[in-house]
Amino acid sequence: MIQLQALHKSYTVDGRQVAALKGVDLHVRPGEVFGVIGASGAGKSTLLRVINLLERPDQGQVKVAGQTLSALDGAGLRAARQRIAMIFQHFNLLSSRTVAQNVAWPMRIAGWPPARIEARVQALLARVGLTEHTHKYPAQLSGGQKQRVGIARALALEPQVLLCDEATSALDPETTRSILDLLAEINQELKLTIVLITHEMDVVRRICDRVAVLEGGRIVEEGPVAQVFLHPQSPTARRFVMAAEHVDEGEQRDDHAQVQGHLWRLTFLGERTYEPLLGEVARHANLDFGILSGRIDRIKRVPYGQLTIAITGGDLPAARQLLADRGVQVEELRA
Ligand SMILES: Nc1ncnc2c1ncn2[C@@H]1O[C@H](COP(=O)(O)OP(=O)(O)OP(=O)(O)O)[C@@H](O)[C@H]1O
Repeated sequence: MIQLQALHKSYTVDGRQVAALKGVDLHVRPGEVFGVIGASGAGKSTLLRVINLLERPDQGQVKVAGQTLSALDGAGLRAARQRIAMIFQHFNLLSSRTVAQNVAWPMRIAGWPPARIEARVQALLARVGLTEHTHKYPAQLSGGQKQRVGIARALALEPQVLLCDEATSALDPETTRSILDLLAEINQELKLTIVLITHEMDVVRRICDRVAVLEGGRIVEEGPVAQVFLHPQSPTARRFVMAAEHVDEGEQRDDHAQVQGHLWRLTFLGERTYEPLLGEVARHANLDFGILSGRIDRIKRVPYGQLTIAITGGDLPAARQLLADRGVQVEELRA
């Protein structure tokens, strides 16, 4: 659905060139939710805005739904942009227009007849749960409600791609969850391809299928969310995961230094997460273990668990074999 090839983009600041993207390649598949995570200044907004050519790349190619946008100008680009909608961190609503008028806006610009606009506005507001707020102004809405207006407006022209620019960063955790759930439902119902940028791994974990980690204008890691979240390879990805898990790497190292034995990290994925396996392993391999840290949660809809355990005594190869037979991944943190 989206193919970015060898993208470079620099800005001129005080006569100096600042490189924001330094050769980015990215493929987003139809119907997937793709996350781009990175720290402030990594180039996320630039990357997102290059997809609909709000920023024109200095070099490289942007293809959306088979069409090379970077080769278009004027009317061609305007037509192509109708298939790529966007929602924003600060919602970007027209404050002097009602909820209904905000949602109607892209359809008015596109020249739709009023009756068709009205029917579509009603359907969209019902879909995002805002029917009773139809005639309010943005200032009378909560942040979550404003973002729902932004989503309804973005869906107006039936786009193929939705770009989300830190769409939940201004919202509290509960509202964030409800907006992410709404985006996930829309992705499923409409088979809409979603690209979202964020600096929070929890956002990625909740709704993305795949993720790219951006640092200094380059993609340093990319893959399915389960892979990047459970086994981050780059220091940057590891930092984001640790921040999401509220783990301090230094404190964790100190804690581990206090305990005896072998340190293993076990990763469970899918329904196996809930199986009472550890007692069985302890009996089977005649070992003792203590749990040092752990978490059971979900990546999108799939349950996962990750436990760090300290093992003393017993038959380690037998324990490893039984865990492997049950589909549990074992990483040895300390032999
Ligand atoms: N319009 C602009 N003019 C000049 N420099 C810019 C402009 N937009 C971005 N930059 C610079 O490009 C680099 C990447 O910025 P970008 O906004 O894409 O990063 P980001 O990852 O989205 O950051 P944040 O999370 O803080 O929004 C930064 O060094 C930034 O200062």
